[in-house]
Formats: sequence, structure tokens, C-alpha cells
Amino acid sequence: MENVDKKAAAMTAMNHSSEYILVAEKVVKRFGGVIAVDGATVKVRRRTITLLIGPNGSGKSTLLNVIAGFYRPDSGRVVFEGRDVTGWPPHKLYHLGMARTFQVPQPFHKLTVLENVLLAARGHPGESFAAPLQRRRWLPREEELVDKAFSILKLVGLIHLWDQPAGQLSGGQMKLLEIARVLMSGAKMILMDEPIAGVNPTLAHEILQFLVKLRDQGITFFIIEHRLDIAMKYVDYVYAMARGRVIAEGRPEEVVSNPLVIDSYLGG
Ligand SMILES: Nc1ncnc2c1ncn2[C@@H]1O[C@H](COP(=O)(O)OP(=O)(O)OP(=O)(O)O)[C@@H](O)[C@H]1O
Repeated sequence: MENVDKKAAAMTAMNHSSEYILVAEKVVKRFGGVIAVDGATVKVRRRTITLLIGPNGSGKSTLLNVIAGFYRPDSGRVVFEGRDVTGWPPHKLYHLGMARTFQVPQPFHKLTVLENVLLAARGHPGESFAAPLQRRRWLPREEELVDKAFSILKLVGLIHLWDQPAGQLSGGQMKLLEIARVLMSGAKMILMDEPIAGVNPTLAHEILQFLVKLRDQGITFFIIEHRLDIAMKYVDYVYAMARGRVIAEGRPEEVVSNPLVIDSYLGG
């Protein structure tokens, strides 16, 4: 009987960890006397675009930074892919498949769009000084990477620009290149701080449509965005923060119409 209970508990735990790619639990982060995050819990379901909203100073960026390993929380924990990764540095999380867009090195302006995507591949041949000596061994892998880079460029709609220098791209196209490079790194979950800030509405819709397409292919997104009017219809789930705490969560339309959330934006 006891074994049956243990098995049931294990099954529940497994289902739990497979439903959520990320769980940040009761996170607290202080800066001196300021409590930036005050016991916030967020759970991100696999293959969703989950949005974090809240007025200025409500703790969104700090929470994202704790999740991405830039800050160690004062208490609470972060579980990614069923593993406790609290306090892990960003590069270790990156290798586990969690990436923040700005983490990928800035594109090289003189290199082509394709070359920039190729350079983002994890363990690409050029990373090794001994690579020229091993040329014969890495050629097949190189071909595979080029195929992958082309399919990613197709997905983000930059395929027609593959041989253009990255420096000639517009601001919005640069954002798409950033997404392409994160995908090339093999990320399973992508954290983004305001992916559509500063781009025109048409391109903002296009970027969000790409995120939806990528979500449907299995990538999970956890994003902060202020332009709710545009972002709302593309996201699956929303967390709202105020004064370091999560004050509401649910479907986008429920959260934006929640009086607590409206009050928090009005300074209530
Ligand atoms: N490095 C820091 N040192 C001291 N205080 C900080 C630091 N980072 C954030 N804070 C404070 O923590 C609180 C939460 O800030 P945070 O940037 O996380 O909010 P936010 O919701 O992302 O705001 P915004 O939408 O304006 O980016 C604020 O009071 C802020 O002043």
C-alpha cells in the first residue's frame, strides 16, 4: 500500500514538473532597505507565452533577473525543468536551455545575417582553436548547422536577408535576428524584457506572431511587456505584479479587467 502511495506521489511530481517548465516560488529579493520582490510565485507552463505585467517599480525586472540567474534571491527558489537552479549563474542556465535575449552577444555588424546566426550555435566549430586541424571532422556538422540556421531564418522571416551585413538591418529586424540567435543556441525557454519596445505597431504584431509560431513549435516564452494593447491577444497567461507581489494571474482578459490590477496602475 505504502509503495502504491509513493508511486502516486512520484507520478504527481512528474506530471507537475512536466506541466511547468519553470516554477519560481516565494521569491524575495531586497536591495538594502528596498524589497523589490516580496514573496512572488510564478509558474510557467510549457509551450506558452506567459506575460508579466505591472506598473513601474513593481519588481518585474528584478524577478526576471532572479529567474535568469543575474541575482541570487534572499529566499525562495527557482525550479527549471524539474531541477532546483536557485542561484545558478546565467551561463549554466543557458546550457540547460534557459536564455535571455540580450544574453546572446551583440551581432557583428560586418558579418552577414547567416554568419551571425551560425556564431550563436552552441559549440560551433569556430569556438575551438584546434578547429582548422579538425576541418575534415567538422564539415558534416557545419553543413547541419547551416541547414538549421536557414530554417530558423525562414521561421523568423529574415531568409531573404541571409547574405546582408547585419549592420544594414532595421531596428525591428535586429530584434528578429536576436530571436533567431537565441533559437540557434538551442534555448527551450526564452526570457524577454520588452520584446516590442520601440518598434512600430506593424512590426510589433509581426514579432509577436513569430513568438506564437515558435511557441507552437515547442518554445516557451516568459516576457515583460508594457504595450499591453498589442501584446494581449498573443499571450496565453498573465501574471500581474504590484509592490513586489503577484496580485493577479490568469487569462489576459481576466487579468486586465481585474480591479486590483487597474488600481495598481492608477497608483492605488
Ligand atoms: N539594483 C538595484 N538597486 C537598488 N534598488 C533596485 C535595484 N533594482 C531595482 N531596484 C528597486 O526595486 C524596485 C523594483 O524594481 P524593478 O526594476 O524590478 O521594477 P519593474 O517592475 O521592472 O519596473 P520598470 O517597469 O520600471 O522596469 C524598485 O523600487 C527599484 O527602484
